[in-house]
Amino acid sequence: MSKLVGLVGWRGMVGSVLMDRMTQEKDFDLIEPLFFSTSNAGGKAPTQAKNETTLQDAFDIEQLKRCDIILTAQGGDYTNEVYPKLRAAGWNGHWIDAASALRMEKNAVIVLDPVNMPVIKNALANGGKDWIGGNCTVSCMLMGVGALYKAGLVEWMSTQTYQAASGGGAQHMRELLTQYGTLNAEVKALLDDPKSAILEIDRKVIAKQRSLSGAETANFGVPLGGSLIPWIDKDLGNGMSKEEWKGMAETNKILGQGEGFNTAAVPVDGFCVRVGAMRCHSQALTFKLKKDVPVADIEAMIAADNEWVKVVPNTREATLKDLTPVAVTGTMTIPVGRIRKLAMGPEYVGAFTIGDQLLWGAAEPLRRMLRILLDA
Ligand SMILES: NC(=O)C1=CN([C@@H]2O[C@H](COP(=O)(O)OP(=O)(O)OC[C@H]3O[C@@H](n4cnc5c(N)ncnc54)[C@H](OP(=O)(O)O)[C@@H]3O)[C@@H](O)[C@H]2O)C=CC1
Ligand SMILES: N[C@@H](CC(=O)OP(=O)(O)O)C(=O)O
Repeated sequence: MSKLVGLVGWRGMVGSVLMDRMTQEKDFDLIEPLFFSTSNAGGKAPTQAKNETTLQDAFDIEQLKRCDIILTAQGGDYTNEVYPKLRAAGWNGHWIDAASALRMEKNAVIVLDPVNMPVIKNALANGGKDWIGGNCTVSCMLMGVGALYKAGLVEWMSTQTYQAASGGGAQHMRELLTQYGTLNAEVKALLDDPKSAILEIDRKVIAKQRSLSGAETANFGVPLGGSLIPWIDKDLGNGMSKEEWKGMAETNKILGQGEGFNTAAVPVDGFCVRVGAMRCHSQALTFKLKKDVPVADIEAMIAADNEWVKVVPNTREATLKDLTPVAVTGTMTIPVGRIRKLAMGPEYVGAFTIGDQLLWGAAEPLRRMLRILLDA
């Protein structure tokens, strides 16, 4: 008999990408889905529903308890409210979650199976039940350069990120586009006149950016269109943003090393920056390797690691064609390019990688974890 899989958060942005991927991969053929809602219990479930076509109340513990597996992309507040009650009520099913709330819990595994299948298998064998998607930036990075970690080659890594508006949610994407529109409208007449002075355009743009209304910057707090914001997530009070903290904590937890594991953590640090891209997170990486490895060998290792990673030759032409958010958006491909030795010495290697943060950064690892559980 098919497993009863509860789906929560399926109509949100991450949830919609997840539903699309599950439909494409025919996951619904393998399960009996039970759709939940926090706002429309009793409403009509989406077309993927089979026998149970009415939306259930996502806060109803008795309904949730019926599920063998619950897959949620509803967010951390929902997880914090419902998960403890559900476990306290004796539910022993599998919980798959896009939110960060449970990620660093001792019994939770951060799932990214092309990178950490052994960690997942080991947890499954030991009765693991909590499977949490990783931070989008970390997951996309490891899909690209996980090979170097698996080979034990990384002494440390520094990452400088260029994170898309989508990481903040749907409203942030709208806000970015609204700002671009406002700025364009402000100088449209001057732009249409090829003889107009660029410094006049620039003056008007910065004046407009500085005078945007509170409503036009409600989500990011300051203008992002035509600017950037070098702080993502909470202020940890030690000079670090929470997004930057996740880089080291989650990379090592995904790989099964560091605290609670037998192998030492690899230092990962750098700056996380919000830029005006829509839904792809990009990262410039600096590695200190434990030894001098030829670039060709590094490229070969990365290329052979999984079926989605693609090494982009380190040329201007290939970079412009394949190594931009515009090229990557909506695809499962994780390009890694700009791979070269750095001036600091032969063990220092640079690379640049991009991933669609709603696919490999959010929905896909969860979808694949569901398949792993169905196959187990
Ligand atoms: N955005 C991102 O990049 C990432 C997000 N995540 C995690 O996933 C969680 C969900 O994120 P995200 O998908 O961006 O959140 P959304 O705000 O898009 O969706 C969350 C929920 O909001 C409710 N909702 C209210 N109004 C609408 C509407 N007009 N359209 C769609 N849904 C609506 C829905 O619940 P209901 O149907 O019950 O009313 C929906 O499930 C995050 O909180 C985070 O924990 C993880 C990785 C990346
Ligand atoms: N913080 C990420 C998005 C996200 O949801 O991250 P997390 O899953 O770690 O909370 C960003 O803003 O780009």
